[in-house]
Amino acid sequence: MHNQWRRFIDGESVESEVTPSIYRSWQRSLEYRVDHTLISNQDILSTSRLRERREAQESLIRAGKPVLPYIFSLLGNANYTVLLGDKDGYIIEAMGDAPFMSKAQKVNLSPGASWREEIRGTNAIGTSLQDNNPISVYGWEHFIQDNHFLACWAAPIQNSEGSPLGILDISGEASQDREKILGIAMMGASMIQQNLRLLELEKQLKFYQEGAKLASSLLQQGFISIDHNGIITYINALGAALLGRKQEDIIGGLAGDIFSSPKGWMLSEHSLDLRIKDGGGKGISSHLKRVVNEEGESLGAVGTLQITQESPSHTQWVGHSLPTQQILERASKVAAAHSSVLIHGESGTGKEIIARIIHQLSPRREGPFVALNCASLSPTLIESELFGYVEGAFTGARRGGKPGKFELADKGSIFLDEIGDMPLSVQVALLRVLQEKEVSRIGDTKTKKINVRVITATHKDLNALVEKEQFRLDLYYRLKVVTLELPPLRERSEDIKDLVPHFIRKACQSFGGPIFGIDEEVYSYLLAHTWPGNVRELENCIESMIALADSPVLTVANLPDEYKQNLAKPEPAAETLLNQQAKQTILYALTQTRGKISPAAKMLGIGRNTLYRKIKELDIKF
Ligand SMILES: Nc1ncnc2c1ncn2[C@@H]1O[C@H](COP(=O)(O)OP(=O)(O)OP(=O)(O)O)[C@@H](O)[C@H]1O
Repeated sequence: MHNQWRRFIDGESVESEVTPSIYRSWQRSLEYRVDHTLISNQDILSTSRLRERREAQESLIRAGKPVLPYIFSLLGNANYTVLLGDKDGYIIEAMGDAPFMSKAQKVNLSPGASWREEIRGTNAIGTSLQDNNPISVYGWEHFIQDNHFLACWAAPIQNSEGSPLGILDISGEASQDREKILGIAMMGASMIQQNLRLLELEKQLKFYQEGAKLASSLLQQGFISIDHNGIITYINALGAALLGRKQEDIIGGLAGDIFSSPKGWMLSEHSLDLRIKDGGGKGISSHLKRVVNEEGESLGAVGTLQITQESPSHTQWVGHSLPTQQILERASKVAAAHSSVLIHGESGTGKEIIARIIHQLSPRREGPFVALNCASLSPTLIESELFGYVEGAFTGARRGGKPGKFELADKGSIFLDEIGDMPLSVQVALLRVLQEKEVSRIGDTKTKKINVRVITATHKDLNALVEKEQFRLDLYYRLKVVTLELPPLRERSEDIKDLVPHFIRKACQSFGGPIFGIDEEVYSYLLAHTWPGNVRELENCIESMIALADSPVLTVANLPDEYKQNLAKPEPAAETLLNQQAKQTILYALTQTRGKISPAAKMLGIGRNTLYRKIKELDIKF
């Protein structure tokens, strides 16, 4: 049996009787001065050095470890050990039949030992790595005599250039299926190679994904990416804020739920502008570019989200609440008639906007809309503003005279704000104009016919003023032919959710900077406030937050102090038994999936977003 090996050791020529690769290896073993009578204890790593080597080969272990049991099962789970070695021939993983493994350990065929040819002479691991080829080494083909009880098969694990990265070895007792087992070793090595490539791709993908996230977080614009199935794979914080939703609620959702043309992002154009569905962020548009592979196949789309560049108009009434709907309905009815309108509401509730809307909706929309605030003006000034004057009417009168607001508003509407502050003397003159439908400038004897609709507004109780004789009853009746009551903002706080993004846009556009987003949490504070200054106060609050903010997303930290006091943070709910159980179940799923959300959600039979929400709600740390 040992003839050829014995004869080689004795110095005879046996070249023609031995496989060439084995013969070459025997010769190398002689050159390395390997002692064929001795099991070497050289190059065996201590536990800590083995740990270091394993850490350095983390990818190889991740790729190889799952393959070992599979290979072992193909061998019928008997009398074999399956070994994973690194490119230096060190065994870093082993699994197999326990009795055989303990026999193998006696010759150091176990983790920590290097099986390089230089130390152990001809053997499957060392020789396969040396030749960079699969090989089987049977019994006396091993250079060291004590290894002659072994039959080994090994195949190198190579990188894409074909250089060895490691080795897969099967060792056992001699088998009839010499070729078949070598085939299994080769298959194992190729499975590990594929796993390594997948890990590499995963790393690259992670790099691109994380890189894109990082890049998009540096953008002063919303950023969104959508895969070829129409699933939103990412949206940056600003993008989510523009849509008024949370990042985690959007990611994983359907693009069709956000864009107004559900399949628009799939069209063949290279880039396209899409509008966002109403309710998902009003006045926001998206500019998307298709991402294609080398074959021109669509992989998805990436793009930006931004505020549609149209300046907020003075007659845009923002809000969706029921009271708002009722106001607008009434305003449109009122608009059709010619009657005078009296708008009543606390300061800052939007009385002027409603007046403008009434004008816009009326048949006079082509005519002028002229406004005058009566509160801050002296009686003489109000009079000259309202009725105008001729040259020389009083000291300081302009040369050529000046037309009054009534004249200017001819064929249109005049809006008299704070009518409750109008001095009694002017009230008389106003009443005359309303009755006679003509004005004469101060200092003039001529009159001029005018056709003007009068819209007035006040935050005061005119009835009470009439009783106190500070307001003329006859004028009051003339003005309040139709009345419109604007409820304070606290009675329609639902509008806040619409007004805030509107004011953000308005302020950002007037500052000429990027459009800001807002953290959802801010709303809980805004909704808890009673807004004595109504919409104007809200507008000022947002404007000051933007002016002082140093990042483009407004957070609670940016809120002026007076708005922070209203909301006492809710006490954390006592942990119920039910919550504890839910927490444990979720934690279990997360440990099973090594913290991966999607598979954990699948395991629990719930959606990704629900799982995210639960993790947050139950404060699960993993
Ligand atoms: N529904 C609304 N949508 C958009 N902006 C609004 C709305 N309501 C009020 N505003 C804004 O709030 C501010 C105050 O509104 P407005 O001047 O119309 O209130 P007002 O009731 O006339 O106030 P005051 O009684 O103090 O004159 C304005 O800048 C206006 O643009």
